[in-house]
Amino acid sequence: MQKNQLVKLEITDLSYEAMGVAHLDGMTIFVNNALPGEVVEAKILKVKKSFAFAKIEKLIKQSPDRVTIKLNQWVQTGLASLAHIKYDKQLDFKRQQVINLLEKAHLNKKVNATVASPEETGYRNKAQVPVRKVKGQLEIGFFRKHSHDLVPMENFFTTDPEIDRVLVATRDILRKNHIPAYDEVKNKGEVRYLEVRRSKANGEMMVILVCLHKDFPQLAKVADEISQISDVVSVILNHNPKKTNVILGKHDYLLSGNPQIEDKIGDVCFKISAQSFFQINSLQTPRLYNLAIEKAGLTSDDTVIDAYSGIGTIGLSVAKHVKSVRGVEIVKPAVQDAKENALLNGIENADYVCGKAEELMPSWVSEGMKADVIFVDPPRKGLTLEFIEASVKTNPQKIVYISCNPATMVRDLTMYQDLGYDFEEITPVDMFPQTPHVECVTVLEKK
Ligand SMILES: C[S@@+](CC[C@H](N)C(=O)[O-])C[C@H]1O[C@@H](n2cnc3c(N)ncnc32)[C@H](O)[C@@H]1O
Repeated sequence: MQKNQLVKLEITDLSYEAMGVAHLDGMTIFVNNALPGEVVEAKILKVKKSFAFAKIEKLIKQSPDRVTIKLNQWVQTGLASLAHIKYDKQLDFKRQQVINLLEKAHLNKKVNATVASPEETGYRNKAQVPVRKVKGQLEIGFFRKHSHDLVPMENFFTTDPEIDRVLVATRDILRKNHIPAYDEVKNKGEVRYLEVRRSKANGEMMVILVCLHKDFPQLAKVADEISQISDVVSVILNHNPKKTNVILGKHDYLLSGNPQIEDKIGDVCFKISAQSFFQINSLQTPRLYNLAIEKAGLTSDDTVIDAYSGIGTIGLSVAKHVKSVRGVEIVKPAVQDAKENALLNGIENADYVCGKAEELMPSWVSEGMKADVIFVDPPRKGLTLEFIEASVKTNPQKIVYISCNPATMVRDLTMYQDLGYDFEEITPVDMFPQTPHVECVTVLEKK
């Protein structure tokens, strides 16, 4: 098999990154944008030892699950790499990802149907888009898959259309004031990324300019013009001076308006700062938490630990169902937000502490704390062995695991099984329609 060779392929499966999978001459071939059941003429792009990548040249037989999309860029860039598949099939795909992972780990457990999102498009309450110069002009868009080539875009499809409006208006203000886009090769220019957050509850928006320098000529004028875009209540500069792929720098500077916006999950209000983690699908999040609360069978006598608590979203949603909640979170401003959010909602039975969950939980036990339930909601890399051991020593009856990465979740569940906890079922919840990302909830119980 060689680069640029044309081959006829029958697509038999979909990879976890949503690429069509075919087999030819003992090789596995990943075909961008192809669906199971399709027959394609494909051009080989890259050949490795046992696998290759290809792109469709001609669709010979089309899958009945394919839908026509307005912009090919949504799939090409990875912004929405499932957008060409019917929504109910996307839900099946996500459930199948979890089944495949359990099978690989030799675990015979039930996987429920994926809970559909109330909004299939325009659901994101936050956009973070790169700013680059393309054909002599400052553009916003998304990087082509596995590259840093910016594909200019104005319609981000999965993002709230109101956010798209503000992104485009901000881009036009930057263009009008001749602000240079960031050049990552030379590590020069000014604006690297635009981030916009929108409260679903009251429509308020925060604009964050991620910049190479913390000041530049025209900054005050630009901030003033952005603050006049309708519904923008907060303009912030995030300073990221490093040559890095990490989007945000450490320091934020308020240029205009408020340092936070306020949103709601169910009936609980949250103040959100520029760098705070906040679930991006505002309407689906309360469903995720209610499901977790229901599956955990919480009672009014329960003492709950909200490990990885962020700005308190899970703990404060759970507080009214239980005796008390103690949250632990490593990021100090997030802990401050969580405390403020408890006050904002008049919640008196939840307190928040800054530190590493795996270090603080054992010290609470030695002080006499008896936790009935631990909620964990870790980042994509999942839990550490240290955390798993500390949570088992805390000796809760139940551990509710909310995960945004089923691969690390299944790995962690097997470790819990070795330490005396087991689970019956996993429920995938679609927090990220049109993308291959899968969120899951499961409850581990002491055997
Ligand atoms: C996926 S977020 C979940 C936040 C929150 N539960 C929510 O839904 O909004 C994971 C959080 O874990 C925090 N974190 C990461 N490692 C931690 C650790 N060892 N101990 C405590 N918190 C940690 C991160 O800062 C982040 O806020």
